[in-house]
Order: sequence, then structure tokens, then C-alpha cells
Amino acid sequence: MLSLDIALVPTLGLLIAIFFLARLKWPDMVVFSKKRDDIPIAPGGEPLIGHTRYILRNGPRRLEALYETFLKAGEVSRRTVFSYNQGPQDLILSFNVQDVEQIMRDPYTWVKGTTANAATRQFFGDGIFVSDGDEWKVARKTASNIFNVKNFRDHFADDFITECDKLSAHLRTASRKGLVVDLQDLFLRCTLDSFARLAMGKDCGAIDQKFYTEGGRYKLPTVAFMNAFDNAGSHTVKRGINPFWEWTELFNGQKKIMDGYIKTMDDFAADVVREKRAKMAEASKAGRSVGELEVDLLDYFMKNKNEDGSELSTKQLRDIVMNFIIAGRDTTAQTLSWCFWRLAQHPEVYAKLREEAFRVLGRDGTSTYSDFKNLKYTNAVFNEVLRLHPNVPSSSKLATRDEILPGTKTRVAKGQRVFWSSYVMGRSTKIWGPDALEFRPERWLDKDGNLLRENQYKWPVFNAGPRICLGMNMATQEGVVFLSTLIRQFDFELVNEDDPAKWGVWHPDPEKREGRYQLAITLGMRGGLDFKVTELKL
Ligand code: HEM
Repeated sequence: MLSLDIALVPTLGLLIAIFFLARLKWPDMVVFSKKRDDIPIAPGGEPLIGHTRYILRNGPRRLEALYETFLKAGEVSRRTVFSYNQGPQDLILSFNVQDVEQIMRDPYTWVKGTTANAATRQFFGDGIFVSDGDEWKVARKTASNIFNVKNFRDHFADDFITECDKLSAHLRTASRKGLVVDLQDLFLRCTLDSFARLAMGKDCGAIDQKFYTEGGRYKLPTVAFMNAFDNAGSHTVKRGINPFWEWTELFNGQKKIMDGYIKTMDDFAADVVREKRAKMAEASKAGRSVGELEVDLLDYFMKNKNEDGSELSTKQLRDIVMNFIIAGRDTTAQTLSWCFWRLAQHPEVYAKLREEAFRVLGRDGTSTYSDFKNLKYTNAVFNEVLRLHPNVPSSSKLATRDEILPGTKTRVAKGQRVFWSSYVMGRSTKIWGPDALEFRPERWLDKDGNLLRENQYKWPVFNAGPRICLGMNMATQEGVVFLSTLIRQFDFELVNEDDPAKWGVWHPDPEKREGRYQLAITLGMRGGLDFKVTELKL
């Protein structure tokens, strides 16, 4: 016994010495990370665990933390983190326009590399958002078919107008009854209905619900698909920031709950595919061309074949449809929400918007596709909101070979991930000038009031290069339709901003609050967006 104790003392001593030596060797990095003198370590790194704890601790203010990193460390820096299923990660953060351009121009060298990521796979499947290489190319080519001018002119604008009219009807009732509305919830319902129709020809009926009141609020009942979709999305994000999610979910029951959400989504998509297959079989029996049914995205994809000549499986079709709804629905609704949040703080911009809407569209009556193209100031507001509240606030790509980033001359090793952030770049004075933090839609217009085309790589809110967002024009069109239509009919008063549930970090001083955004795949508003609405007397 005594001899064992004697042996233990030096072993323990040695372990403690190793621990302290390791802390000295890796004072701000994950253990065994390589030292580099060419890039600074971002603030927040700790001995042996690098930024692992920093990222978890700053979750509710993650974008402010990223901006601070940029202010303190400059255009390029490193974060090292430990993830139990991916091991130690040595990440590069670059906020340099040339670096970002190099990455975005070549989607074959710089890949997403996320298909193997278990945290996101359950929600995204293998759809366009997470695919790479030839699989992505085929998905992109097929999907591009629906984004043509004819569809925009003949179909999308009318669809958005109809949806917006339904929203206006809700707002009128809320206004007459003096109830508070969560505008973000209403936008999300409209865009879910439009994008489900566009993606698979199926209406979810989310905006068609009958209202009820609760504590002075105007509410609509939840729709099963919407509930599952929203919860699965935010759950996926939680997985993304918890490196131990597979373990914790074993104990906290979350896995079962998530499986339930995914099942609701899968069943919904499977029913739609089944109905479509039946319709197609019927059409071909009756000798009608399948092309006659070609109205939504699913119809295009169902005509495609796999390389071996087999038809696309229900799972493949499910992934395609869900990726489209993910891509289009939340992004557009959330950007509209940020628009109204910003407008509430800038009545002078609101007044200009209304003046343009009255001038171009008239005081009442319906508007057409060509009218909306003339709403240049409205378009500028939409762009400016996206500059400060980009819906995909940060992104990353994995290098498939050793590379050098041209702007900052940073060496990137094969297999290393580089992050950039539209949120940070949108606030960079180097990119946008000294008034970068100001909300100023005029920066998007020339002296004659025409829209300026910005360099895509300086403003990568829609991505840029070969993988630029396919729905960029569609989202802008929908945004312009909603903004101009609503602004002609209502005054909006922002309320309940003092509610701590709306902030990641709450403070009695409004200037010191942070994280107004929620933890989601894209940049939504935490705790919703409450307004009192007053109908205009025209
Ligand atoms: C304000 C609204 C929107 C914003 C800010 C936005 C932004 C983006 C961004 C940043 C990406 C790149 C994501 C990444 O690779 O990490 C992207 C991709 C994509 N977006 Fe959008 N998007 C919006 C609306 C839409 C709409 C309405 C659709 C159409 C339904 C759409 C369809 C797509 C598709 C299909 C991709 C994948 C493109 C590819 O990988 O080749 N987006 N979008």
C-alpha cells in the first residue's frame, strides 16, 4: 500500500507538470494546435480548449462577439475549437473582400463539406444547400428552370400580392380591435404558404387561420407543419453550437422530440410526392403530356432521373423541397421583419417609402409586376436592411487543397475551414466608409435616384459567384411588394421592445442590449416583433 502511494506521488506530480507545461505551450489554443506567426489568434482563446468555451458562452450575442473579434484582431484571425465528433478544429476568419471573392468564385476548390455533418443532416438531408460537386450542379441547373422572367411576370408577383392581401386583412382586424400583432409570425406564415406552393404545389394554409385573442394580442393557431419546421430548424442550430449534442440528447429527451418534428415534415413531403405521382400516372394514362403539369419545383425534379436511370426517390425529393422552403421562406419573412424594426426607428425613411409607394402605385387599387420595378427607394431600403441584418450572417467553406487567400496572403491548408461574415463586413468602415454603422438607404441610389449595383463580393448577403442565391430577385420582389403594399395602408408602432425575452443579453439601458436576433438557421427576430397597427384613412 505504502509502495503504491510512493509511486503515485511522482506520477501525479508529472501529470500536473505536463498540464502546466501544456498550458504554457497552448495558452490560447486547443491542445496540439500548430503555432502560427502569420495570423493572430482571435480574442477569447483559453489554454488547451481554445475558443470552445468562448463560443458557447457568447451564443446569445454571437454576432456582436464576431464583430468585436474583427475590431480587435483585424481582417483575418484564427479560432481553435474542440468538437468531440470532429476533433480539434483550426478555423480561419477572414473579413476581406478579395479573400471572400477567391473562395466564392470556385465552388470546386472551396466546398461546403457539410454532408457528413450529423448535426445538420436530419433537417437539410442532402439537398442543394448542403451539397457539393456534381450533385450540386445538377440540383442548381434543374432548380434554375423555375426562376425565369416568365414565371416572375406571370406568376410570382401575383402570388405575393394575394398573400399580402391576406396579411392586410389580419392587420385590419387587429387595428379595429386594438390588438398587438407579431408581424414576424404573420410574415413567416405568408412566406411558408407561398414557398410551399412554389416548391411542391401545396398550400399549408398558415395565413388562412382564424384569429383568437390572448392577453391583448392577435394570434393565429399553429399549423402542424409550420410548428415542426420551425422547431426542427432551431434545434439544428442548437446542435451546431453544442459540440456534445449527441451525448446531451441521450439524457434530456430532445432526440425523441426532434425525431417527431422530422417525421411530421417527412410525412408531409411524402404525401405530396404520392399525390403528384398518382396525378402523373393518371395524366400519362389519359395520354396527356406530363409537361402540362409543370407548375412547381417538384414537377421539374420528378422528371429528372438519377445517373443509373432510376427515378428520384421520395427521400431525394423531400430533401429538394425542404431545402427550397428553408432557403426562401424564413429568409424573406425575416428580412421583412428587420425592415419594419428598422423603419420603426427611422420615421424619416418610413415617410419617404410611403411617398414613393403613393406616387408609383397610387393610393389604392391593385399593382402589377411592372409597377414594382419602379419602386427604387423601397428596393434600396430592402438592400440596406440586408446589409445590416444579413440573413445568413456568417458562412464557411472547406479548402480541398492548400491555398493562399489573395487579400490577406493567408495560407490555408487542405481540409481547413475559412469563415467569413456578411454581418461583420456590412459594418466594416473599410468596405462601407465612415458611416458604415448608420442605416442610410440613400447609399444604394445614384444622384438620379437609380439603384446602384454593388460588387457582390463586398455585399455577399446573397452569396456571390456560381453559388449565388437562386432566389435573390424573387426575395427582393416579394420584399418590395410587401413593404409598399403595407406601408400604403397602415401606421406601425413598435411595442414590447423592453421585454427581456426579445434579447440575447438584456440591459435596462436599451443602448447596451445585444442579440435581438434568435438562434435559428437564419437571422430571425428573437421573441417576435410586436406592433400596434393603425389603419390609414385614405
Ligand atoms: C432575403 C432573402 C434571401 C437571402 C438573404 C438569401 C441568401 C442566400 C445565401 C447567403 C445563400 C448561400 C448560402 C450558403 O451557401 O451558405 C443562398 C443560397 C440559396 N438561396 Fe437564397 N436567400 C434569400 C431568399 C431566397 C429565396 C426566396 C429563394 C428561393 C426559393 C432562395 C433560394 C436559394 C437557393 C436555392 C440557394 C442555394 C444556391 C446554391 O447553393 O447554388 N433564396 N441564399
